[in-house]
Amino acid sequence: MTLLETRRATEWRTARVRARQLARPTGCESIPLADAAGRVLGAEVCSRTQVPGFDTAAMDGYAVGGPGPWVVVGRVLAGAASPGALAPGTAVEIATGAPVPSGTGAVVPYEESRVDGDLVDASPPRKTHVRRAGEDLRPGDVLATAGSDLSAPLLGLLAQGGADTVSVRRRPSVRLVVTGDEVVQLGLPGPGQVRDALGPLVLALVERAGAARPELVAVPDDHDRLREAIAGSDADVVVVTGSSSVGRADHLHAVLAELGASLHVDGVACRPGHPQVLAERPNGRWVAGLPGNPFAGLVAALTVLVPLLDGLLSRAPRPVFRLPVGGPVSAPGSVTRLVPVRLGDGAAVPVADAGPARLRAAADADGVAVLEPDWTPDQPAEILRW
Ligand SMILES: Nc1nc2c(c(=O)[nH]1)N[C@H]1C(S)=C(S)[C@@H](COP(=O)(O)OP(=O)(O)OC[C@H]3O[C@@H](n4cnc5c(N)ncnc54)[C@H](O)[C@@H]3O)O[C@H]1N2
Ligand code: MOO
Repeated sequence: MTLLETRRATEWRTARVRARQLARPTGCESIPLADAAGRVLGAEVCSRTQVPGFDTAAMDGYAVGGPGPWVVVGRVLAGAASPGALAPGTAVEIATGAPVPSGTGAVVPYEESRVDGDLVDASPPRKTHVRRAGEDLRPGDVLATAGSDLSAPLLGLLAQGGADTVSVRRRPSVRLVVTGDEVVQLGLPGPGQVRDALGPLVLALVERAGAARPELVAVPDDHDRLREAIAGSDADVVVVTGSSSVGRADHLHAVLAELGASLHVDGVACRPGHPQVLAERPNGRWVAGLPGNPFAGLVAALTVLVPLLDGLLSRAPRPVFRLPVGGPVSAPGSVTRLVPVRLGDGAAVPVADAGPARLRAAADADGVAVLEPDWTPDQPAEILRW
């Protein structure tokens, strides 16, 4: 462990909790339900109606009144406003989703019906095949609580409950500042250069975490340019890649000090990704500093940046997911190790040859296994998926 780490490293789990807890949630906005996929609910949503809205057929066939056989007296299709009433010994042909006439004892599916002219008969029905008004939802039922992710099924449920718009958290705005004289944005790097891998990686990660599409600003290893890139942004979060360590060209700490930022996390006791920073500017906006080594940057983003965005979005805690780690991993040592893993059948299998500067293993993996200092191979490990 370097001098830098021993001086101020925060435990990995503490850093995540701190990032999430310190964030003050963004405001809420009302948007059409159709635009709300992937957003985070800002307020509880209750059903405005009962579902089903009326007693309805669950099968195509005959709605029958009293014991059979029944005389077929009509037909009711889905969308019919007033299905009428059935006298005992009568039936109507009915479609799934159509309202059943009052007096309906059951719906007999076509497959179970014997039809002879205008008479229909069947064995006594084992099920009514009628869905009763309000059996799924009642007006006022809580459909989702604030902080829920608007998943595909939840959006469908909210529509069933009559929602046209939903209150969601404003997407946090992010500026992504990619530092490095050697870092190029397009094409093949020349001598001494390297292609920017963190730009696309962080863009994907933060958008997936619910932020607005970040603005990417590339700056050289220059103190004033970095300062301007941070100070000149009013984004909720400025993410800086590179410049987080102690090299001559690493200006982030000096710039943050000049800007009067408070360092809530300055180095994390994890491998890779320890030289990471979470700072709060005097105006309440955030700076997340990620190491330039790409896999280390990814781990740091999972450590401070994603929890910070979760906090800004006031997202409900993500479910903790643990799996046994199948395969050779060495003991974690004194810091938390983040190991790329593929998720198999009930186990997480480490992907070989992960290094802080390499993305191959992470790209072949589904996420990382979190091996905390007290982890032993007989315990399941927490998994963070990309
Ligand atoms: N004396 C010490 N040196 C270093 C320490 C330390 O504790 N003491 N920590 C090492 C660790 S661990 C890491 S990680 C790096 C972090 O360095 P920085 O965040 O300051 O990043 P840079 O120095 O700018 O770059 C490191 C490395 O990554 C490449 N890089 C940078 N940006 C990108 C990008 N956008 N896409 C792809 N690759 C990128 C860069 O070319 C360097 O190779 O510090 C160690 N040193
Ligand atoms: O954070 Mo550095 O991880 O060891 O490359």
